[in-house]
Amino acid sequence: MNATSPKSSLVKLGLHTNKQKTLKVMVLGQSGVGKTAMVVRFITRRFIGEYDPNLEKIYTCQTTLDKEQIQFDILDATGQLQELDGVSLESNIRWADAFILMYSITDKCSFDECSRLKFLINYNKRRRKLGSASKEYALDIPVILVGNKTDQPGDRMVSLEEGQRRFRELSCACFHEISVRESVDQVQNVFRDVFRFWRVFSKFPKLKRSTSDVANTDGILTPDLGSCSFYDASSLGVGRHSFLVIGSACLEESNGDHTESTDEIASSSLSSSRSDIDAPFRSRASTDGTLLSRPRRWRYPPPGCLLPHTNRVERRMSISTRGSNASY
Ligand SMILES: Nc1nc2c(ncn2[C@@H]2O[C@H](COP(=O)(O)OP(=O)(O)OP(=O)(O)O)[C@@H](O)[C@H]2O)c(=O)[nH]1
Repeated sequence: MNATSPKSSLVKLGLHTNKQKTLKVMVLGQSGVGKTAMVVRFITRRFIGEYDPNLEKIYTCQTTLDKEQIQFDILDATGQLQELDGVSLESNIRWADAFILMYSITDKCSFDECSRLKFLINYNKRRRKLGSASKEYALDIPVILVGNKTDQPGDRMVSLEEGQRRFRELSCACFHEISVRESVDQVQNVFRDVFRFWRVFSKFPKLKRSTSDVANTDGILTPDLGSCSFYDASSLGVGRHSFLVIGSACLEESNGDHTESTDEIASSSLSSSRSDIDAPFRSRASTDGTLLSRPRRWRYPPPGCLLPHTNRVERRMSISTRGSNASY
């Protein structure tokens, strides 16, 4: 690498590293929504119908996204344990760098369960907000909301609009509706977004928030991705391109040309008030879809340019984490 190259400058600034990164992703959701099917689909590209619901595993795979080598450590948290074992669930949450929160569009209970799980993520990952007088907490961890089983429209119990609304209420980074059964591309788009949001969140942790509230935010449909993917963006003009909106950065992919815009784009976040935080957190976790939230405006500088991600994924190992997660 040339000493004066842009890359070397980024290395000096700590924004670029030659080391392969490891991204620890936790997949959360009620039992039966398709978590294992999605992870296995991502790693092997195949849809495998039935799995042991009691197995909790970490899958590891290496791939290249946006020209970066990345290793995914994916914890497929079994939905049954989530119901039974709150302690290991919470220590698993503390282990992860990013989350996929999954429900089935054919199961309203699984949809409502996402609110409770998001609450637990917030509780276990919250950090005191920089510069605040200890009253406010920030969540700088990407959470991607995913509605699965769109191949069953006749059984749909959660509409696209409800999913979109919930993604805003829960202040998730983005929202996808997918069918693991029908489309490997949709699954890969989910993991690609996990990576992109994580990269931005971890590179610019101090730049994420200002205090002004969010105006009305409209999700942006990204038709080129093949799935319904919404990104929180209030001030972005969109055409029929593939858009990725991360905080205030908008990267446009069009015919292989990658351009960046730094237009301000509103997003929202969830932060609990002090009195909420003082209450026992389990009593604050609800499954009725309501969470106390205060919308915020986030800011990001633009991340690196986008390239179509590669499909090359490799399953290297699979180990059970049950019972040993306190050592993460
Ligand atoms: N129709 C349809 N079925 C799916 C889809 N994804 C998964 N399934 C089915 O849903 C069932 C549950 O899938 P799993 O991957 O085991 O669900 P899980 O969320 O991992 O469940 P737990 O391991 O119990 O937490 C299986 O019968 C899958 O074949 C999908 O996209 N469409």
